[in-house]
Amino acid sequence: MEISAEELRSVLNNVLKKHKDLKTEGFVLESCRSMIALMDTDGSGKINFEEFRHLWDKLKSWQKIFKHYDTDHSGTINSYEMRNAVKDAGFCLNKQLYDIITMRYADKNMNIDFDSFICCFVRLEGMFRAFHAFDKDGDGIIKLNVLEWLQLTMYA
Ligand SMILES: O=C(O)/C(S)=C/c1c[nH]c2cc(Br)ccc12
Ligand SMILES: [Ca+2]
Repeated sequence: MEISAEELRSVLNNVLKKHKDLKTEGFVLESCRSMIALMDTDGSGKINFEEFRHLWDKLKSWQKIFKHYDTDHSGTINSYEMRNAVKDAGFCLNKQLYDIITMRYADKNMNIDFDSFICCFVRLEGMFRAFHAFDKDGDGIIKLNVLEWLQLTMYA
């Protein structure tokens, strides 16, 4: 039994309906396609139960972080809180990357909603995981040709 992006969207948005404190209209299909790409370890374009369970655990952990920082229950967190949320999730970034995240995921008021928050974390998780998969000797350096680079970054 494998789950498509459309089916994942339906499952997760039903879960979100039970979490009134996560003020969100739910995930858009594109966000679910990114989640599938992150967890689709066998390249099937869908996620099996094992892959779904891994995604579920990530979402459970990440939504706790979001709720922790959305102290006014507005359904968004600001770019400063996002930096701390990213650190709490274990992602070690630098100032340039924090600025990139704000530019890419925040609205005009520099606030980040839950869907964007999850999309950002899915992307970070996917990129770190892909890098470490290529970094066989763990020296923090990988060598890719352009097609390998595109394979790494296009399915995300
Ligand atoms: O608060 C909880 O106990 C759980 S089980 C939360 C969640 C567990 N998986 C989730 C996925 C999304 Br999307 C939102 C919330 C959760
Ligand atoms: Ca799969």
